[in-house]
Amino acid sequence: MKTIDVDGIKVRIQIWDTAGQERYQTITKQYYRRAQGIFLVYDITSERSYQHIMKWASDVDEYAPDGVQKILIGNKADESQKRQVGADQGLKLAKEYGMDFFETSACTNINIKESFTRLTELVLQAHKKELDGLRMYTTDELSIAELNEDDSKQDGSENSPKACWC
Ligand SMILES: Nc1nc2c(ncn2[C@@H]2O[C@H](COP(=O)(O)OP(=O)(O)OP(=O)(O)O)[C@@H](O)[C@H]2O)c(=O)[nH]1
Repeated sequence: MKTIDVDGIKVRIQIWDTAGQERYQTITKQYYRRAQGIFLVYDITSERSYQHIMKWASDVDEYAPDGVQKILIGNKADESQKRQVGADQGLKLAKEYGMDFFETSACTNINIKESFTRLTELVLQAHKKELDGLRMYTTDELSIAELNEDDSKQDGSENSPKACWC
């Protein structure tokens, strides 16, 4: 659990770091189901890890809920002397998937706060749309209920049952 500040709002987020190894995949996929935001992380010093992103992305498509927010991360930005994956490659892949992209370093804290804040923002935005939609729906329902009530009063008898089928 971690609390972060997004535009002055305190948001409590629960973070799961899933295992990358193949033998844990069955368990890992179970975490996707309840995720609202996902970082797809590769290591900029490993071309192989970059190539693996396609597999992660297709697993996420298959197992994560619709509307899950995703960000592509190229980690170990502090190890640029060992770099095998260019920032342009990361950006290109992120564009293909319609994701934001950050190069980060968990060791030197480069872009860690920024990427968590961005993912939280995206999740909040996605849910705001849902909530707004729900609010509109509820308002429509209420107006219909009010109209029905007014209809029933039109016969002038306040005490008569509101729905009478006989
Ligand atoms: N230089 C550098 N090393 C890092 C960074 N992030 C992680 N490491 C190192 O990379 C190694 C693997 O880190 P993990 O956090 O275990 O990586 P992981 O992807 O969670 O590994 P799995 O759970 O096996 O998938 C460790 O030795 C870390 O210290 C980083 O930003 N920079």
